[in-house]
Amino acid sequence: MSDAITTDAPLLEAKALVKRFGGGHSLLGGSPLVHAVDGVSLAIRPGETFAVVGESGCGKSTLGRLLLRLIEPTAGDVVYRGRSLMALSATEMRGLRRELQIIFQDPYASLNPRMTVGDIIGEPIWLHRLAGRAERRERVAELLRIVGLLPDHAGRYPHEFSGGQRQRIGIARALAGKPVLIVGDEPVSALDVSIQAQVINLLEELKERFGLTLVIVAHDLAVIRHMSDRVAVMYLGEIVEQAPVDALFDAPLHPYTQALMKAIPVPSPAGRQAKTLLQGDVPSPTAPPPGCRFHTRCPHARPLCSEARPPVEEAAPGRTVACHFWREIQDAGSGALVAPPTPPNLAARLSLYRARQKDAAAVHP
Ligand SMILES: Nc1ncnc2c1ncn2[C@@H]1O[C@H](COP(=O)(O)OP(=O)(O)OP(=O)(O)O)[C@@H](O)[C@H]1O
Repeated sequence: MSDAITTDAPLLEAKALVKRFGGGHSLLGGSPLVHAVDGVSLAIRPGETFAVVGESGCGKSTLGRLLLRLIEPTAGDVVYRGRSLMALSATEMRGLRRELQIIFQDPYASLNPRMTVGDIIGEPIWLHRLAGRAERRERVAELLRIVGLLPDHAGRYPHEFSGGQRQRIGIARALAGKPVLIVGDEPVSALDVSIQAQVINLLEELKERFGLTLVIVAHDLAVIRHMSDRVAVMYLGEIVEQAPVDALFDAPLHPYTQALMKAIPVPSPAGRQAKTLLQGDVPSPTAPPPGCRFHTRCPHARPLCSEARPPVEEAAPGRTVACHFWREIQDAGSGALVAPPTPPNLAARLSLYRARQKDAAAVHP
């Protein structure tokens, strides 16, 4: 569906992106300045699934929106196929919109309840003048089939569908403009676990079928591990580590990534889920700690950590880490203390639900 991309040059790059919210003043007082994203740089390659992971409030969704220029950055740039999105006029940006799509966490909130499913899916086709009325109807029917729904559903309204089906409608809408890149902002976290597997399956199939590039914003490490090729770990608006998915899960380098991995529930011999939680709360993004933002919760923190922001270092080809003492931590063997994560057996669930996927078309009346 998307144009074939054969080059290894990045498809989309974030360059020192910064986004701050608030900080304004009024007669009733001011709103505190929120440091949502602070100096994020990354490069997404064509055809890959790139994941952004971190705890709630770390800036993942804001970063996802910045990457598509759905919101304007305070500073920094986003480069798509070698062109700065920030330098584009509103008209040029509108032309690019169909290539850069987003799927939201809450499919119910993101679908207009007063529009039929056919109009919701057909709107991008109409907006981008991709087809006339009759052809648009055919295209909507085809998209409904592609996402596992029925052409007849075009005349129904979002409330007539289950959560998983509504997410399929959101995906069909994202596909309607023949996108190149789709950002999935927690695309399955609002769904039941069984339905999550179906939607993940669908996204993976569509990615292969249409040569899409995916950016998945999520907090669920099992989903991340299953779906992604490379992962960026965010903490309080900054990326602390970037790595290919297997390398990250086999040997996390940053103390925060190590702590996140430890927080994955692992089956214990007693059959209960053992879980090590990160100590303390995430500091407020209105007053991020100086130096390394993780130092207030880091078991390895030393005086330098509260004084100087750690540089982003290349730990291995394609692997970066931002921690003053990451080498010492590995040498001291504390990396080895991190139990290899055993994510819930998503793969088994996926194959089970793959077999049942045909049933997904049996839509609730
Ligand atoms: N429009 C906004 N105005 C003010 N603050 C905002 C706005 N959008 C996000 N924020 C704040 O920016 C910070 C990062 O939010 P963001 O939603 O990007 O985090 P997140 O990692 O996606 O979290 P979650 O998974 O809970 O959505 C939070 O403190 C949030 O309250």
